[in-house]
Amino acid sequence: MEQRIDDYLTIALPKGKLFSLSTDLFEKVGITAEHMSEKSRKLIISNDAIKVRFIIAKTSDVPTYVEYGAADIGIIGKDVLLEAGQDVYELLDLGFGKCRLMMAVPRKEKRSCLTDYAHTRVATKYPHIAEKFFAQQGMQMEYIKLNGSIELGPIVGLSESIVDIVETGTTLVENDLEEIVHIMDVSARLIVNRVSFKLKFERIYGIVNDLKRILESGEGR
Ligand SMILES: Nc1ncnc2c1ncn2[C@@H]1O[C@H](COP(=O)(O)OP(=O)(O)OP(=O)(O)O)[C@@H](O)[C@H]1O
Ligand SMILES: O=P(O)(O)OC[C@H]1O[C@H](OP(=O)(O)OP(=O)(O)O)[C@H](O)[C@@H]1O
Repeated sequence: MEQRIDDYLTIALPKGKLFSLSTDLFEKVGITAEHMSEKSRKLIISNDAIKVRFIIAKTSDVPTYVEYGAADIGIIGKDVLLEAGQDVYELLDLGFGKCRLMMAVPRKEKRSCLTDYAHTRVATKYPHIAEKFFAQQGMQMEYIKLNGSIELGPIVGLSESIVDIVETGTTLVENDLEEIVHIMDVSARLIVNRVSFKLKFERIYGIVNDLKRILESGEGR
């Protein structure tokens, strides 16, 4: 199926933690639409005056909409972007949605070194990132894909460890887990469809520059 090209700019936004941070940032560069609310069940919202269309997607689907050109640009966490491995350009680190991807283990059963976990089970939402990371450490592991409440894995005996996002650390503490390896820092990124970047270059480049200006001035935080 061919990519639909029109004179609107279609922007894919993730529901959840990054939604209002994303709409706030776009608002600062004059890209808005009426009735933008995460609670709304309207999944596509247009502003005909500035020829912009927002699509409100499930977080993990944002890179898919952008890769296939159903959206020209999108906002997504670096964690989801790397895990998806989709073919899109990453244009800008937006500096919000900051957290880190960590390996954590039950505090009371902590082993003496990382390699003691070789060939054990890891519960994670990020099996691809984790596999690549541990392979670089020369470690083979068994990855069990979960979609949420990852910290349950070691508590109920599903796995020996987890690889998951840590922000404040509260979830780890409350579940008696301890970070043992820092895998990567995460923040929200602006991504762009490859064809759109060529065909709508001036418009996208203009928005990127406006966003950069806001971020550099500190107003975007
Ligand atoms: N404390 C945090 N927990 C999870 N993600 C965070 C946190 N802080 C920042 N983020 C970033 O926000 C992004 C979106 O997180 P959110 O929890 O909304 O989505 P999700 O859990 O993947 O969505 P869904 O619940 O639909 O599966 C993450 O991919 C990550 O980049
Ligand atoms: O370090 P903290 O500030 O405690 O945040 C980390 C927690 O937040 C995320 O879960 P989320 O809220 O997305 O719920 P989920 O378990 O459904 O993924 C992540 O998966 C951790 O569980």
